Amino acid sequence: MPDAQLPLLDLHDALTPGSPRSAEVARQFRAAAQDSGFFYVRGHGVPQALIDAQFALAEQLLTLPAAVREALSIRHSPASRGFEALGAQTLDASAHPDLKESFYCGLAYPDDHPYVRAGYQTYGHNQWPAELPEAPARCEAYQQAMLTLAQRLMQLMALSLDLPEHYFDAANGSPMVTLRMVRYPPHPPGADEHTFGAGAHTDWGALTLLAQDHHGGLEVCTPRGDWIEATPLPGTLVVNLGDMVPRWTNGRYHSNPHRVRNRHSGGAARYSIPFFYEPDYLAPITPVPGTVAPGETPRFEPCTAGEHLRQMYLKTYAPKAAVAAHPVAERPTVTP
Ligand SMILES: O=C(O)CCC(=O)C(=O)O
Ligand SMILES: [Fe+2]
Repeated sequence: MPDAQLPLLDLHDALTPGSPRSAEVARQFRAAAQDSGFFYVRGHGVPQALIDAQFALAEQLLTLPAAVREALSIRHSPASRGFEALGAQTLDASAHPDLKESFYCGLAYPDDHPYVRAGYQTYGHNQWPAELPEAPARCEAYQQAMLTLAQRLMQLMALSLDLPEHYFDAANGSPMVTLRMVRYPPHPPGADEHTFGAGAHTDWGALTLLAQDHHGGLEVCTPRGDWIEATPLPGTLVVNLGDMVPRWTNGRYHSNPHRVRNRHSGGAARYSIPFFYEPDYLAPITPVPGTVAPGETPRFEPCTAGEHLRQMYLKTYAPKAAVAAHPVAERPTVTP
């Protein structure tokens, strides 16, 4: 295995409540969360065949004819689902537009689900290309498998904070979930230092579970300010904490910037599949017990998960930070 600089958590014997290695894994979770907020997981329970099939689908989707992708652009979707073109997003406002293309989808909540009826962000409809009839069921299966893992990681996070294992379960009623499939063309030779596949950004939600192909290119900023490569390790996923987690832990756990440059692929495209997990729209995000010392003022206002997202969206309207700084599915569903 190549050298890895980020911690590696083996979830073997820690995948179910009460399982024997849970406390040990929770300790490793805490150490990683208090540092860069990034770590690998292996023994994660998501079958490799499911991940491989999802990469095959990602390639099929993102190499459909341009006219098909344009017809299903996220610009035509109130829920920002569908295709996003090369250069359409600039994750780092001080850099060039991102050299990546994406396809976005989410969980298939029924039309009569109260959140769909209420028009809450992230609970809208998917857009699917007729050319790939298997895509909806495949993506739903992949998301359900990742959701199971995300829920377990939330339980391990609870243990890591010395909370009951099921502390965050209540926040998981109708979770906000976004699946993104990304294709990065090779990094242009001679590109300047402001050129990225994905510019530096933090994720906004709770947990991101990232499957990446074998090319590498994801870089993570440590609390010391240096950038380290999240080298692909076979059989692992990369997990990172989003901005909701510092809010939940009064800053004890970190969500750190990361970026992508497809520089090591020998001219091939790089594919990655981030799965963004966020709790129920109405879940309260308040500092968990033990994270605010007596007499200390909490660093963040209490809010719901939906409000947290709205505040993040508003940032994109702020004059300087018209940053479009986050995954598009986390941007306002109404484009300014
Ligand atoms: O492609 C990757 O490795 C990371 C993608 C990412 O950071 C994102 O979509 O938020
Ligand atoms: Fe990200």
